[in-house]
Amino acid sequence: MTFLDMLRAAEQQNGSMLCVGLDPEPTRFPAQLKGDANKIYDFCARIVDATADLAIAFKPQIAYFAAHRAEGQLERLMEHMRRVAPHVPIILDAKRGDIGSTAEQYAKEAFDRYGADAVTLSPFMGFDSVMPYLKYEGKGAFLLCRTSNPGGDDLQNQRLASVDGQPLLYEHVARLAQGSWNLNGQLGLVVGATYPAEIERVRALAPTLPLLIPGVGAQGGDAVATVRAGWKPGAPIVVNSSRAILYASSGDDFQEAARREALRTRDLLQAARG
Ligand SMILES: O=C(O)c1cc(=O)[nH]c(=O)n1[C@@H]1O[C@H](COP(=O)(O)O)[C@@H](O)[C@H]1O
Repeated sequence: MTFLDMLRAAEQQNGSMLCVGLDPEPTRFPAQLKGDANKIYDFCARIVDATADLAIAFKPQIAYFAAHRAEGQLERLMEHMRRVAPHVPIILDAKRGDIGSTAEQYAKEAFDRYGADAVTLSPFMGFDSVMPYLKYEGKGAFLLCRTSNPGGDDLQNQRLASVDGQPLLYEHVARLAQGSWNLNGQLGLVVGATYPAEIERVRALAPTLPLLIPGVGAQGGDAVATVRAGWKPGAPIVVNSSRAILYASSGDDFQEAARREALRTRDLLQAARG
């Protein structure tokens, strides 16, 4: 089963376009776990258990594990997700981007070591930095295109005078990902929920690609506008929320609160399909 098949199946089974982002920050854990980096696995596993029937995908952000020397806990978490939610694909958010020989190691890390179904990548170093990931049959790769942060403007909104039609840089990335770079149908694009007009533009340029759309919840992106701009039948959108779900409560009821917030967001997204 390819990553895209998994996404479509999870979308159906869980009736969801919500991606639960796993960005564990021990200082924000509830009292019983607070400040303890050895509890990253326990915290995340409980979030996974609470949302396994609500998510189209899980997205662990690798920096939140590596910063605490918790890669071993990430490996255990990957196994846990496979066990309790085998139908939910896992996107390893690593935002890698390097020359081919180094990219081969990053690809091995994402797909062999962690067993992820997809990875996030920066396209800044060009096609040869993306190629090594595409050698893993059936795995997915989301290229950063129009990111959710204000500084995304600095480069992504620059016009490329040397390219036909003088597109903006993010538009060029969308065209490449929909076209010549997408050798085996493995590519998707990252577009921020904070920029619905750009989601619409990317969807027009890349009508069949899955879009990973972070920025609802803590970053204030509009969930309804996001769906209206990006969703169309057959081309999945994966709308990520991390902190708003993880830290919905700082009390002992954090699991129930995370589930409530995930359910609320999932239903809001589904309803916006009209
Ligand atoms: O690639 C990403 O996931 C990503 C791209 C982007 O443009 N903006 C963005 O916020 N992200 C990630 O999505 C998550 C957003 O987290 P919250 O703002 O807490 O929902 C973080 O893990 C970010 O690293």
